[in-house]
Amino acid sequence: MGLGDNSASSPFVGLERATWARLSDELEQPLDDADVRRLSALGDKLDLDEVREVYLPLSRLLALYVEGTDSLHSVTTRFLGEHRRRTPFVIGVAGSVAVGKSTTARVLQELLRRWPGTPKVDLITTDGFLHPNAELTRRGIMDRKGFPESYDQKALLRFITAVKSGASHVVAPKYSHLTYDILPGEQIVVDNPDVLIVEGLNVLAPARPRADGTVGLGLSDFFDFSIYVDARTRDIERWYVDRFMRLRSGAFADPASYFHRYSQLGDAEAVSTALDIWKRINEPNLRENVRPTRGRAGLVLSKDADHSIHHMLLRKL
Ligand SMILES: Nc1ncnc2c1ncn2[C@@H]1O[C@H](COP(=O)(O)OP(=O)(O)O)[C@@H](O)[C@H]1O
Ligand SMILES: CC(C)(COP(=O)(O)O)[C@@H](O)C(=O)NCCC(=O)O
Repeated sequence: MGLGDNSASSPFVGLERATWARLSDELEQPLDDADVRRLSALGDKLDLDEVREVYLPLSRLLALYVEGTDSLHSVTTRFLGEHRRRTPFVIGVAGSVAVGKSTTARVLQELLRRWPGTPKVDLITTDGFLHPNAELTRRGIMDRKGFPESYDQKALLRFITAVKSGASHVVAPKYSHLTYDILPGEQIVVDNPDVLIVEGLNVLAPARPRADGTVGLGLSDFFDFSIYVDARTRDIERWYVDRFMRLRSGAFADPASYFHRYSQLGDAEAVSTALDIWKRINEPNLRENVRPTRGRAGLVLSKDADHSIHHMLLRKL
């Protein structure tokens, strides 16, 4: 599906990277090489140019959107005659497994923290709301991890409702890529930040219809802004396989890793194992559930084969 580009009939404004970069070329680069190394996830390409040309303008736009929301909040409280803090500005970051969402989310968190209006920026990933492996096994959907039915949607909705009600000390469960399961008893606390980034495959999915056909609220109904990280499927597949190969000699080598058995595989077997997981689980999920939500985003960031972002689509307001 094309989303259109700069035509009167498209709901998006399309910008090439160079044009986008000029939108804040007077701003100073706030990060250094060490920050970039710390923020980029395994296999993702991130460099100082990418931060300056792509993420810095984006952080400015988001800081302006937060200011706009502050103004709306002020007029609303004045209208209601009450004094209440603004609820956290929630940004959803969606996209395929292995597309690099976590790098995008972490860079934005770091940059937004440096804007005066948003010093406190929290980040959560939706994997914490996956059903534990025991429950996925009981339901016979262990090979559907990441599909909408693998999440505890009610808990996710309760979480975001509490955050957007202005509640303090809202807790989210934690997932471990090492054990490939929910970490029992561990949680992340979200305590009224200025901004909350919610990163996950399916964060833009609309609510699923109930048995009686009615449709309630979905996670994305609570977003103030959302970003879809996009790339060609064949590039993401390659990134997935490359990452699997690196994990084989890294994280998988830990005997506690769920994938420890894969650390013993030879190169050819490791590639075919990664491709099998990709083809059976992640690629169908991308095709059936994740990419169809792309047009719901406020901003689509499109990546080239080398992971660099080359094009942006910003929703018209
Ligand atoms: N099996 C694994 N073991 C350790 N880390 C992993 C594993 N799978 C993914 N990761 C890490 O988890 C993070 C999220 O990965 P993923 O859900 O594929 O999203 P994305 O690549 O879009 O950030 C990445 O930092 C990735 O490197
Ligand atoms: C944990 C994930 C579902 C991602 O969850 P998210 O935080 O995007 O909700 C994904 O990284 C994953 O493990 N998928 C299962 C198939 C695989 O092992 O690649």
